[in-house]
Order: sequence, then C-alpha cells, then structure tokens
Amino acid sequence: MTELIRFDQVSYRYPGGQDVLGDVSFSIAQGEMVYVTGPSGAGKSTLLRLIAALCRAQRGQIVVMGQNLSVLKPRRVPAFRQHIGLVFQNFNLLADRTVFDNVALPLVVRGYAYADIARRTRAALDALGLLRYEKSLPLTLSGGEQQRVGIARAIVTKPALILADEPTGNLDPKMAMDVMRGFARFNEAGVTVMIATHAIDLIEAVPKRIIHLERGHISDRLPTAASRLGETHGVR
Ligand SMILES: Nc1ncnc2c1ncn2[C@@H]1O[C@H](COP(=O)(O)OP(=O)(O)OP(=O)(O)O)[C@@H](O)[C@H]1O
Repeated sequence: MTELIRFDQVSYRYPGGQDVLGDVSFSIAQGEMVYVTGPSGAGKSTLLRLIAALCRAQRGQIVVMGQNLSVLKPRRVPAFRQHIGLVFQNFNLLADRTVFDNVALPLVVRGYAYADIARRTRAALDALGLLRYEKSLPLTLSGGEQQRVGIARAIVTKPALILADEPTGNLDPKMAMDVMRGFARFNEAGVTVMIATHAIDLIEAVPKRIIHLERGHISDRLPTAASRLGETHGVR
C-alpha cells in the first residue's frame, strides 16, 4: 500500500482565530476514495485546503505525494499542485472565455500540443455531459452546469489526486448522483479522490471510507440521517 496523504497531529487556525482543526491524524492510501463529512464549520474545507497547500498548518506534519508540506517552498507550490485536481465551491471560471477554453486552460499552461489539448478537453467535457456547451460562455450556463465545467477542468490533466469541496452542492439529485458516480469511476481508474460533502444520500448510494469531523477533530461518530437533520437546521 502506497501512502498518498498523511496527517500527523495537525492543528490549524486562521489568522487571529481559534484552532479550527486540532490534533488531526489520518492516512490515505493511493487509490482510495474518501468522504470528509461533518456539520457546517467542522473544518472540512480547511482540511482540503491544507492538503492542496492553500494554507499551512501551524502544528503537526502533513505529507502529500511524498512531499512534506511544512518544508515546501512557496515557489514550489505551483509544481506540487499540478498533480492535484481541485474542485472548489466557487468555480473560478473565466467569464470571458468559452467552456472549452476554461477546461483547456490547465493543459495550455502545461504546454500541451493543440491536438492533445482538443482531444483531452473534449473527452473531459464529454465525461461531464458538457460537449454541447463547448462554445458557450460560463455565465450562460446554470449553476450546476458551471459546477460541472469546474469538475471537467479539474480532471482534464488526469491528476493523481482529486480534492472536491461540496461538488454536488448546486446539482439536482440525478446530476448529483451522476457526478458522484463519475468520481467513483475516476477512482476505479486509479485516481485518489477526497470529497467533502453533506450529501448523506449520495454517500449511502456510493459507499466509501468516511473521515468524519466534529468541531475540528476526527470523530468515530459517523454521519446519520439524524445528524443530517441537525445540519439542515444549523445545529452544531
Ligand atoms: N478565511 C477564514 N478566516 C477565518 N475563519 C475561517 C476562514 N474560513 C473558515 N473559517 C472558519 O473555520 C471553521 C471551519 O471552516 P470550514 O470552511 O473548514 O468548515 P466546513 O466543515 O467546510 O464547513 P461547511 O460545511 O459550511 O463548508 C469555521 O468556524 C469557519 O468559520
């Protein structure tokens, strides 16, 4: 078993705040698919941000793909991130570029030949059911369609690791299920996948390992329909 991600007693606080993650330790093997669950504010997004080196833990050690993130030099962060597909809540799409251009961008940045870019981009668009929108501008699409453009852009480089934060948040139930099954297919093809989600029904439909957070700590208590009810009502 090759370890892809390791957290050893990791704590993190935003500037001026309190610890939002405290003494978090876990290990994820290459090829695993893992859900990160927990009530709103439990620290799910922060956990994914730490793995992507978008922020840096004050205490403990994080190793991702063999790289110890506490000693990763800022100028090396972009190269490190090239192996990660990020799907975050704000889609960060370029409003003045077509769907095709948005999805192709990571390949353009990496200097792929145009024929390769076109083939891979269309394959990613096809996988997310977006081919017919390739010439559209993102703002002419629905929220769910824009979310899928963000996912297509994250997978187009065939990353070793996909980190997805609430990737089904804006999707209708059928599309949400399709997207979750899509992640499971990438995972079957060997990609390690971590998904922060509240969608207990999808987790039950596509069951995988769960890392459950409660107030910044890993908890053995797994998410249930009852906790989902609590979340809907904002109970912490
Ligand atoms: N940029 C920030 N500055 C200060 N505090 C922050 C920042 N981002 C998040 N927090 C705080 O950190 C805690 C954890 O937030 P995080 O977004 O990781 O939780 P989450 O489990 O992903 O929540 P949600 O399910 O609502 O997305 C929360 O208390 C939040 O208010």
